[in-house]
Amino acid sequence: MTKAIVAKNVTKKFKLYNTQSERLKDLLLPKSFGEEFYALRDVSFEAEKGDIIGLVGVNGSGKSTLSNIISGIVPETSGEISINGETAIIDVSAGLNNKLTGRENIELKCLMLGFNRKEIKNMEQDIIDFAELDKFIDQPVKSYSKGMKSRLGFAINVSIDPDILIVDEALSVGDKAFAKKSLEKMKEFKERGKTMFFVSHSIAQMKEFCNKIMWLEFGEKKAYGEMEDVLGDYEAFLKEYNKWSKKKRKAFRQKGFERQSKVKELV
Ligand SMILES: Nc1ncnc2c1ncn2[C@@H]1O[C@H](COP(=O)(O)OP(=O)(O)OP(=O)(O)O)[C@@H](O)[C@H]1O
Repeated sequence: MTKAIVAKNVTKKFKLYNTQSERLKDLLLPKSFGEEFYALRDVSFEAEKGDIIGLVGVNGSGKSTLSNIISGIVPETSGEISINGETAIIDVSAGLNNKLTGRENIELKCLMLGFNRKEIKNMEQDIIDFAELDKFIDQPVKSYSKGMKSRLGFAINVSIDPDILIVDEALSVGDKAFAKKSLEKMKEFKERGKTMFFVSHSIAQMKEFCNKIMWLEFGEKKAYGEMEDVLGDYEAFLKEYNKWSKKKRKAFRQKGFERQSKVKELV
């Protein structure tokens, strides 16, 4: 089996500041200010080429942070991740320049990936048609709705035909017809043996697509394995979690926050 990704102890720390002045002092003074916070901690896993991996976990568990590290948008603080191939992330908020028009964004992204002008011209109309943006393509992206941004992001990223595709919640903001079309495109990627990471709160979509699931909790890998096994456990957890009182859920989040704020090694 060919490894698409090997991740060893991938960790991402952020600093949390109580005030703006604390943030400034941390930037300007030699003494350290603020509190360290682990968005991801010691996450290790291997993905084979052709794996479709669903990332699950309640809000704030680290799914987007891991996606962004795999795609190279943010660097890991420590640990190692080796990626075999080109990655593209489809995220509603990441990767598009708001000041540029849709068309300029297409050109910029393709140029950055090494396509020449002629190749870009050939891809451009397909991207515009897939995104269904018509005349809006020459308007600045800042005037687009969330759904329009997501459609453009999706269309660009699938057109560049990456080896590893990361779809982060992109399907949840578009309309039903676009989500259907996008799912078809993802199926085509799957059939062609591409590796995919899929972040979605839809268990049904996870079941349809993924062969493996990674369950993250408070930035740590709670489980990783065959879809049926891990998703079954996660569904059982969610069923309980959704029954909890507000107070119990708050206590759960607080416990997680304390764990993620611990700088010393966990015992
Ligand atoms: N730039 C940042 N600075 C500080 N903390 C951050 C930053 N980005 C993410 N975090 C924190 O890291 C944790 C993980 O966030 P992340 O967005 O990866 O979670 P998620 O599982 O994708 O959540 P959701 O399901 O809500 O999208 C959260 O507690 C979040 O507040």
